[in-house]
Amino acid sequence: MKHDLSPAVERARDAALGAADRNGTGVVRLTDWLLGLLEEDEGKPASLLERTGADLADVRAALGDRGDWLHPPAPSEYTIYAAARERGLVLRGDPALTSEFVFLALLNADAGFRDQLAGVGVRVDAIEALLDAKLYVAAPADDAEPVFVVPESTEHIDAARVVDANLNRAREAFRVLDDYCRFVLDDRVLTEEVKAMRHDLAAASARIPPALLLAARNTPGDVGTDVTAGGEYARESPSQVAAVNLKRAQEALRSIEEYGKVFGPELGRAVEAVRYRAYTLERAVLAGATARGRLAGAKLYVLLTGAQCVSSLDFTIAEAAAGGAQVFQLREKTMTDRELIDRAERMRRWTRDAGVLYIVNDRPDVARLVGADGVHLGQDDLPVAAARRIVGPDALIGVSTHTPEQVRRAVLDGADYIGVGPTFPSRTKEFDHFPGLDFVRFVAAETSLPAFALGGINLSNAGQVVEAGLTRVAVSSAIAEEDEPQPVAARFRQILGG
Ligand SMILES: Cc1ncc(COP(=O)(O)OP(=O)(O)O)c(N)n1
Ligand SMILES: Cc1nc(C(=O)O)sc1CCOP(=O)(O)O
Ligand SMILES: [Mg+2]
Repeated sequence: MKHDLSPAVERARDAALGAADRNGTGVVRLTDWLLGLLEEDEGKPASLLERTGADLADVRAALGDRGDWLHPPAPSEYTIYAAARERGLVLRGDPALTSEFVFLALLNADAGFRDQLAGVGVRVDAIEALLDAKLYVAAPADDAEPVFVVPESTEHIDAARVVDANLNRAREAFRVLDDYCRFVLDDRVLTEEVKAMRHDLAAASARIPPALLLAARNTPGDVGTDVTAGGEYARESPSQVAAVNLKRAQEALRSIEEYGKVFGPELGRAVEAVRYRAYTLERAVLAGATARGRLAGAKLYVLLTGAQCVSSLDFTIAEAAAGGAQVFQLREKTMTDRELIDRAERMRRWTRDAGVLYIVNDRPDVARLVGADGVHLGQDDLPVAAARRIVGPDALIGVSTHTPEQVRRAVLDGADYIGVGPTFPSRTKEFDHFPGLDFVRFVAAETSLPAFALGGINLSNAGQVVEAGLTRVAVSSAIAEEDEPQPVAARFRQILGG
């Protein structure tokens, strides 16, 4: 039967028959065929090997010299061509007898021989994936447009290799961050965010056919995988591990974003969104760590409005601090700016003398002008990022929260602590809605950020807050309206666990 062979296949067959003649056995071996197909550096089989990461010289040497290898006889020409046509039809819809499909048929002809070839870097699955035209038309993911249609392009293989390597880096970094948020911080909001980012990255990268990523993978051949930077094995603390991996994730995402553009604009855009979230996560994780440190022992936080205090403000601060209050907020809602800055400056001195933290309510500008330790923001006040630009990186920023979504937002916005309330009806401020102790329970389970329950908390009900899971409270009337704030503050501290 006459086969319609391409010229390259004809040359390879003649070379194989010639080799069989020369070795005197007359038996054509798989090795003879393969060497015939790999004769030309520019040929398609040679190019397939190189593009899937094999070293052409190594493969040729192994086929020619390896005395310890089995060199099984090749199947009959009829069998080889039938297998090649079948592969061509399945992968390309074309039964033409071309060199790449004959090459594939020979690589698959004997399982033991195939294993030997794997030992010198020949990856038959990857070669098959490269020849599979279907893989180059990515299935539209959800709402995304089809990504790219390209039969064989070295550029896409190169870009896929970079994307694949960086997807692995990003996935590994996210895994480390997941462990940090879950086990070190014990923070569900952050853990969920890391999980969501991993998921969104996977969805974005699904725009590149997985088989193409696999085909492009060449770990042993990747330059630099065995190079270790000096500091690679030195980590001082879990938070440093997290910091390093946040950077690693951001760098990997940036690389995926840039090289992903080779496959169309969609992938780049989707990965860019994940990268921005990685910056937000970094701020939340790292700022949270600093805040947790500064507020570690802070249990009792006192909100003070001059007009509400039965004694003078300076007396109330000194007494409450002596009783164990550790954070004081200036909360004046009706003063002119002149009056406010004057009071804020004096309160800076009193709180410094008492050795306690000092927060200004509502006004980052005033907090900065008087050198306060931080500012407290409500849901209608400036957003965290804007306030941060005013108060600087070291100031504490607190955020009022009344719903689970506000807690999640505050954590991811980089708040340093949250107010959680209102818990009970308050003499200081009127509310029509009380998230109450259920919300306290939710916050206690959900975030590791310092969280102060507030709203109508007094010595009689503070124990319920502790039972619900929070051991920090913020109070106003319970201290401001007392003639003797010191013993009250001390009793609060006892209830809150010292
Ligand atoms: C610690 C703390 N938590 C919550 C608040 C309330 O802030 P906000 O909702 O902005 O209301 P005002 O206090 O500004 O009336 C707070 N001040 N402190
Ligand atoms: C100002 C304020 N904000 C709250 C909130 O839940 O956001 S509760 C509250 C009043 C806190 O004062 P007292 O301890 O006297 O109830
Ligand atoms: Mg406010």
